[in-house]
Amino acid sequence: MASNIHLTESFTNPPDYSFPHHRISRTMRDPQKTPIVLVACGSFSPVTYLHLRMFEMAKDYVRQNTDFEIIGGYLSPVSDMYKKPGLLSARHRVNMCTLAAEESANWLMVDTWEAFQSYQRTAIVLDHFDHEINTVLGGVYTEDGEHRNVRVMLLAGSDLISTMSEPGVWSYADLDHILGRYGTFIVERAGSGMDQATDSLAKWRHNIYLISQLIQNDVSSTKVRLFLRRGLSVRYLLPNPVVDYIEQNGLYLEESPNTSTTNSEKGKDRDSTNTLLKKDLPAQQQVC
Ligand SMILES: Nc1ncnc2c1ncn2[C@@H]1O[C@H](COP(=O)(O)OP(=O)(O)OP(=O)(O)O)[C@@H](O)[C@H]1O
Ligand SMILES: O=C(O)c1ccc[n+]([C@@H]2O[C@H](COP(=O)([O-])O)[C@@H](O)[C@H]2O)c1
Repeated sequence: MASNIHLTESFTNPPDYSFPHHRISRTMRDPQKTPIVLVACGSFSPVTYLHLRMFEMAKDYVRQNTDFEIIGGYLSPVSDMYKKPGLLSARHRVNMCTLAAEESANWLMVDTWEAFQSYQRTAIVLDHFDHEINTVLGGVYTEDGEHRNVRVMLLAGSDLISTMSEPGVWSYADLDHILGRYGTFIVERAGSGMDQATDSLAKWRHNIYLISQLIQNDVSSTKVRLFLRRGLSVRYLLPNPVVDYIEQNGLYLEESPNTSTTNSEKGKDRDSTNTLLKKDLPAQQQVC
């Protein structure tokens, strides 16, 4: 790790917050390995099978190609203050992520720390995880009782990493902190090339792990929202409990009031136009 220093040492928690750690393995299986925790930051509006699949792909990659041992994984939904188009309230996004994590692998958890407060930069979010897992919880242990610090690592799609090369989206200091101190697993995403995503991040290459999609699948939350607005089924694109939750609460039936854009979603969210639906659905299904 580049440095042990956090960007901040004072972490403000939302009201009634407690850090979830019930699914962390506190005892390592292999003492020779480095324990890591995977953190996926994003909107999750709504969470899809592709978000969950990222964790499974990372698990396979880690087992086959690295000396890491995954001791837990987190979905960290972004704050409502992110104000991205299509961003449903944090309460609903957290509930859907919780349903998805519960029915999926037994090592996934949802952290509400960033969701239920003001917008927090990703570098600060990773510091928060490092603080909770290593300072508050005290890290993990080998079977022989030896203590190990856990390395926090960002799990992201190649579209998110591409934004790291776009001027004005991320600060250099934050990139150095995220990629230099922590590191990242990048899952290939259709339409967002891996080389393009990482070319300008070469300085941190040793901490960037690229995971190819062997089965192409380009489900996105944007497409799911468009389907829902047009009364089309999204079953089998999302976990069933999440589909049921969306139906029971009548979510995504109308266009989101969050229409202001942030730098980070440049060219990505096409929710306010019909471009995506026209391009991606057969003509007979275009109900607009
Ligand atoms: N199909 C996918 N393949 C690879 N990574 C993905 C995929 N869908 C989402 N991700 C990654 O998951 C993380 C969270 O994504 P996010 O919540 O923004 O979903 P999204 O589908 O991109 O949302 P939206 O369509 O609203 O922009 C990001 O790192 C994103 O790159
Ligand atoms: O920390 C930053 O400077 C920063 C810049 C751009 C994006 N992010 C994070 O990246 C995630 C982007 O999610 P999304 O839905 O816009 O793909 C979200 O968690 C943001 O907080 C973070």
